[in-house]
Amino acid sequence: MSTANSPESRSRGKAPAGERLADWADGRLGIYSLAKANMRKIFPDHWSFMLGEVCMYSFIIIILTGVYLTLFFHPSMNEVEYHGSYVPLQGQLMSEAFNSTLHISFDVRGGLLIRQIHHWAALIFLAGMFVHMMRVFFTGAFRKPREVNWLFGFLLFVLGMFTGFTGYSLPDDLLSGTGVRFMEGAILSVPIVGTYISFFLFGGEFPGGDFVARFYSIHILLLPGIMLGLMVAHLILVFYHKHTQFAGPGKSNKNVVGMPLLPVYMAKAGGFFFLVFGVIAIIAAIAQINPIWAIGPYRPDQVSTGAQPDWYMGFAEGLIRFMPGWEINLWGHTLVLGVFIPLVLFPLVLAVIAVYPFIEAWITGDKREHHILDRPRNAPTRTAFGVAWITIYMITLVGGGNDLWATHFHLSINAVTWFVRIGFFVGPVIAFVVTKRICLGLQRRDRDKVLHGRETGTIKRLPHGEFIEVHEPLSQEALHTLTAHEQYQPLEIGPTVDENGVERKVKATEKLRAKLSETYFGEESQIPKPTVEEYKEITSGHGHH
Ligand code: HEM
Ligand code: HEM
Repeated sequence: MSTANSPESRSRGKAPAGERLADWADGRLGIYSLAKANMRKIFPDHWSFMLGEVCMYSFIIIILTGVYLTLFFHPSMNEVEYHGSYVPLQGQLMSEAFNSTLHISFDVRGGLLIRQIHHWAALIFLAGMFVHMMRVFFTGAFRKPREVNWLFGFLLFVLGMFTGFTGYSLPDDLLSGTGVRFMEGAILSVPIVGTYISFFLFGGEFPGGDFVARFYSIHILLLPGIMLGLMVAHLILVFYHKHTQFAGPGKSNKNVVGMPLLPVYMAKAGGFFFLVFGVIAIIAAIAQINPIWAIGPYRPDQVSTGAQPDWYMGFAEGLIRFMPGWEINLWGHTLVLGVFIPLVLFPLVLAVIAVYPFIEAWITGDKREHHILDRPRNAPTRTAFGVAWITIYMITLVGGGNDLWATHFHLSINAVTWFVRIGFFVGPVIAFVVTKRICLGLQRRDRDKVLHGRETGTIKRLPHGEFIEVHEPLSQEALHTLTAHEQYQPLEIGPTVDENGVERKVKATEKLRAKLSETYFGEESQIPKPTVEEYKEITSGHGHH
């Protein structure tokens, strides 16, 4: 019997085209085992898990629109005379970069819309990352094994800020030129090497004729290239670690409860991409952004008075605006502390955020993996730190727009600046204390709910005349969810005298760790969750209501 007539090969010959194609690909790429292992991967569901997706989709939209812009944008500072269709600027001298951005806005079909989508998507991308980062922070999703993924994400956030900055500097308009001038000033304030760095970056004296071309390759190639690599690594790690989930019945650190990637999440994700694209496109179609023709081309002898950075850079500008203009003059050199201190603070604030997961792991000393998320209230000190940090961010953002606050609300700019100066120190402390108290209050409420049930609002009168409110016991699911969190005990400094009576020296780090641990998990920082005994005693007792 020839092989061509074997039943096996006959049925193969009849296989549908899709299956044959899949077989072909499997023979070369091994897709069956890959798909088998991954396509049914389970993802838990919670609305906040879509924030990472918003980042991903807006990034894709940025790349798509960015590629379109590169077709028409000329990254050159050569001076040209404007002869496009925007009449008020006819005959004006400007750089080719500015000229081509006007061309994109007025003469390229769909150009203005694409430009606006690119800019709006950038704003939403950074806002998305900010909120996604908050979600990860407040739920403790950065704990082992996700610390490295937190660092990848953090790098994406920082690189995103700089990609945005280089992007809005490209059109070479008066507003962005003022921003670049600001950056040059900051670089110049660095002692010893500042001037050299500035000359290196701008190819000589500011602004020179090179920076747009240089920013261009950084903006469209270098930074997005690194970001794309990081994003892929970030997503691979999300896949590899499996997604975290909130506590609930049947959920543990060892399983994932949810829906499979195919078909449920693929369909959801596909639809969600178009939703994000649609919303950004609508915003870009109706809300004007960066009308460079109204601001005009950059001229080093002019400064735009309405200079405002994009929102994610506002805090850096704020740091400089509210800092007193201190200077030290020594041996003919000037150290501009008014600019240099903010320049040092900027990376410091960011660095603390980057290493936070490692700090917390050191304080708890916990080496286990965590796949169940915390409710923010159950980690009051962490939540309070997070809110304090956002408060600093928001206050410096107000500082970055001190002129706008003054003009819009008819305030004195000095009053706004002083508010920011004081608020920078006092605001986070107040935010920390208030947040911690709110978290503890919520923990008390959870405890009450578990022990006494939910208040129904129904008032009953007992035979002896007493009025009581009827409490409804919680379901087993709710009881589980409210008591599933673990509570750490503060670390103590071990015995300082060994069995032979020899005193050992307690290291400063050990003391610090014990103190921080007390701040995180001491009596003042968490309400003990109800124990089974307490629950049984109350629910079986007489007169329970
Ligand atoms: C380009 C920017 C980013 C993209 C495209 C992105 C994408 C995602 C996606 C799709 C997920 C899974 C769904 C979710 O939990 O939302 C995720 C999870 C995660 N992201 Fe991001 N992210 C970005 C930036 C960041 C930033 C700025 C941080 C923090 C600094 C971060 C830290 C994390 C962590 C720790 C997880 C795992 C969370 C978990 O399993 O619960 N990501 N990211
Ligand atoms: C995270 C990534 C990115 C961010 C945050 C970002 C942000 C921006 C912003 C805010 C502008 C100013 C737009 C305006 O004129 O109002 C801009 C301009 C520009 N971007 Fe991007 N961009 C990113 C990636 C890319 C990529 C990947 C490309 C190309 C492949 C690109 C190409 C351009 C071009 C050509 C311009 C100048 C044209 C113009 O200003 O309209 N961008 N970008």
